[in-house]
Amino acid sequence: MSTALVGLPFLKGHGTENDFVILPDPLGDLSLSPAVVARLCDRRAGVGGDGLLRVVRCDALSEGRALADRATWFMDYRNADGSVAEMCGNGVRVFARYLWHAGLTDDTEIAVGTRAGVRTARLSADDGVTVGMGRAELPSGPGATAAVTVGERTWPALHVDMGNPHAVAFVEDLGHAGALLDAPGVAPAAAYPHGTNVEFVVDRGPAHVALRVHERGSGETRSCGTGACAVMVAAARRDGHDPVADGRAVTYTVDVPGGRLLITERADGMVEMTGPAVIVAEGVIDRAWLDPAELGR
Ligand SMILES: N[C@@H](CCC[C@H](N)C(=O)O)C(=O)O
Repeated sequence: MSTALVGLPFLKGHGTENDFVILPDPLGDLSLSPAVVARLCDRRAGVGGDGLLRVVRCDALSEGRALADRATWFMDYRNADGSVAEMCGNGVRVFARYLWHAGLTDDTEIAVGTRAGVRTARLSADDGVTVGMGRAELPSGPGATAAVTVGERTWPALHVDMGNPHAVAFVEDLGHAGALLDAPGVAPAAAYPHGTNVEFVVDRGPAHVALRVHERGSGETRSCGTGACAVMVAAARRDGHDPVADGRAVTYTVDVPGGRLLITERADGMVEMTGPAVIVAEGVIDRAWLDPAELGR
């Protein structure tokens, strides 16, 4: 039976419980409005997810074309509210796992195009995936630090860019961030003209931290891969490590509510993240609920 008759194929996957709706769209036929993405990510009335990964060929998308000589596939990432983001670290691991699962590659080292550039994922025999996340940028000057507020409490935060923006605040107790139902206040707003993800961090031991995160466009989630990398770099600098200056890599364990990530900043400044990526289910979206014609198909 043709796809047009039965509806829209999708999969569901997660990485440390950061979960995604995966929409295969190799030729870039789908036109995804923010409202449709939000419907798909809705946990009660839709499939449910912290975000959506559209799987599209780099050469089929204007945003991907410049990367097509280095990557075949582009991760078109959307937050649960339908907004577009530059990068998603857990998403890249799940995306690479999907390409393998679907037989779209037989290579265990997979280049993935993203809005933040090409990221390379290495699959291991278990569900682990290691991703080269690029270099962390720590802006200097007025945008370097911010203040993050939840309720009555305010903490200083470090601005770390991992292709997408992060405000990293070290706190005494992760519970102090409260229920995190709303986005934390971040000041000055000019430090983050496009909004930001906010991480709250505590120490667990030497080179071992734990975080909670409020994601731009998705709310509190069980994990954020780019956020964990931003936290690792902020913690390393706080602890006096600068791998490029020291000529020595440093590795941290970063616990998230949904599991554990291992993050290394290498002597060349590149950040590598290792964690699980799991394909959970696959199915077809009923055309009575969402007609592929609503997506231009
Ligand atoms: N969960 C992601 C980050 C997704 C994008 C983020 N919400 C943003 O708007 O920048 C990750 O694992 O990195």
